[in-house]
Amino acid sequence: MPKVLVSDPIDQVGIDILSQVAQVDIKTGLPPEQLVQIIPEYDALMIRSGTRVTADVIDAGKNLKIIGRAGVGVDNVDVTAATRRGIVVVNSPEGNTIAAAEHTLAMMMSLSRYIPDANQSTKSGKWDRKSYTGNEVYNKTLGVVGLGKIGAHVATVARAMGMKLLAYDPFVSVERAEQLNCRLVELDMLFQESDYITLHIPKTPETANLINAAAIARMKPTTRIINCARGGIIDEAALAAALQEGKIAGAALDVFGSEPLGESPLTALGKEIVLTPHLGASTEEAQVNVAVDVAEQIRDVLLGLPARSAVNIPGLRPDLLEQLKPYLQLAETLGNLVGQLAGGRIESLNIGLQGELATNQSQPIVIAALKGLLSHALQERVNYVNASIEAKERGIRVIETRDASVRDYAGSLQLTAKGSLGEHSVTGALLGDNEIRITSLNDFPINVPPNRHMLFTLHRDMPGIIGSIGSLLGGFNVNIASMQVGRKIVRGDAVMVLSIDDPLPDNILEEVKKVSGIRDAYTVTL
Ligand SMILES: NC(=O)c1ccc[n+]([C@@H]2O[C@H](COP(=O)([O-])OP(=O)(O)OC[C@H]3O[C@@H](n4cnc5c(N)ncnc54)[C@H](O)[C@@H]3O)[C@@H](O)[C@H]2O)c1
Ligand SMILES: O=C(O)[C@H](O)COP(=O)(O)O
Repeated sequence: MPKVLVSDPIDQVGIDILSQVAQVDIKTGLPPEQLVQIIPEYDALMIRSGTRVTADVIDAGKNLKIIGRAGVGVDNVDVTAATRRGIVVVNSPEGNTIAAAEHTLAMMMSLSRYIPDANQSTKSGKWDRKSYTGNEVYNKTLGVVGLGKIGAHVATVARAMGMKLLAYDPFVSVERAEQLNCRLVELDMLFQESDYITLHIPKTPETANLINAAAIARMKPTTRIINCARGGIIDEAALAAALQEGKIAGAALDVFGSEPLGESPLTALGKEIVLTPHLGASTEEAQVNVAVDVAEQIRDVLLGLPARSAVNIPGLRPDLLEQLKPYLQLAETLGNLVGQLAGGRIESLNIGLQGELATNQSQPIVIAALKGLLSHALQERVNYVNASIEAKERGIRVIETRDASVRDYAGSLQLTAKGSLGEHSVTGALLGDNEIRITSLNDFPINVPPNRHMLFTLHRDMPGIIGSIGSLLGGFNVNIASMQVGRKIVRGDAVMVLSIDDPLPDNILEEVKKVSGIRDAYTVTL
């Protein structure tokens, strides 16, 4: 039974799903060195933001197949290292959207009405009404930085509260912004005009310290900033100084450059700052959503099925994935076949997408073909996650061509590989029941299903050659399951495809090549 390590607090519903297919060990709060020590025994790791999955952890995780992040941000995972090792990284892109958006709105209101400090004061026995006169958000301008899933929900609710909306997001269309009643503006204008600024962007090299002393200097003294996105987007020292000097009116932060927060100039400030310990996703509802979402993906991957929200393989809608699955199998089989025909040291792979395949998203097909191409050399070390990197590192040139007019089958795929044994080409298609057929070899028409062991010959079309090969193999006790010949013209060049029950030893292959009329012969194991 596979083993899953759960190293952050995850809702029980997720543990129950994992337990259907795996032994689940829950060990939270592990020091990094202990995680490195125990990770080799696990097939999967399930985390939230508390566990740092460094390159050291990934290198030590010899059996790791999947890292599941029960939440959105994967900035605590070295995704590049995982990809290189062929480990799929999945998350739950939408499971905690509402929770994070509602926390943002709660932070905005808390800040405006000084609720945390007023609560503290009242609990201490005081009745201080004078110190906590706040502001209304009605008719104020909210600047939304990042109009993705959370930013959009914040904007929708803020609009219902009567706020005017500005947004900055270079990847969002004007139409989408208008749909959300937001005016798309440049960052500088958003800083200058907003009464409230809320951040909903990932932390990237471009967004690190986006809110720094220079940015704050452009804001109004009445501006309040809310960050429920990621620590490090705000320069915390500059923010603390600005609040102390009254350059802006307030800030509410749920996330920090370093977590747990520990010593910080922010904690010494008064009612103008509201701090929470990364609680954006901490609702019962969100925790059930993300636990189910990610546990199901870990379960599926451990069962050999694809994950629906992998961050390091091209995303595909589940319905599209279902539709493409037989073609992925076709691409992998043809890749494996043409890779062996072309020999080692593949220089290039030409992927010809024909018929309905020419109009589909091609990236998964390309990856499947590369996985097949490299599988003979790399065996189980190559998978959908690392096939592209492995091909790139081997200098394999990938060329994609499309021809929707080829209509012999609904969709067909032609792979042409150039390697140490020359250039070879195979075409394949799916029959009605999704059965794979190899429909041409080096442009010679054939119609054979793939078989575990196969022998291909290139020969001259002449009487007696089929009999010679048959008796030669019979003499060596090689059992032929099926045989087919393909030719373009009578007595010209031809190909022969034999499905055989056992692998053909090299010495017999050499005998095949010596048969009169045979130009070349190849064996493959699929
Ligand atoms: N506090 C929490 O507990 C909590 C919970 C969930 C998500 N988050 C964080 O909230 C953030 C937003 O999450 P989401 O689900 O809305 O993500 P999302 O991917 O749906 O939206 C992010 C948006 O940011 C935009 N963006 C990217 N780079 C930008 C840049 N340089 N300038 C402006 N816009 C940029 C993108 O175009 C996108 O629209 C993430 O950082 C996520 O990790 C925090
Ligand atoms: O990216 C996220 O999903 C949030 O930051 C939530 O993090 P958490 O799962 O550690 O609460």
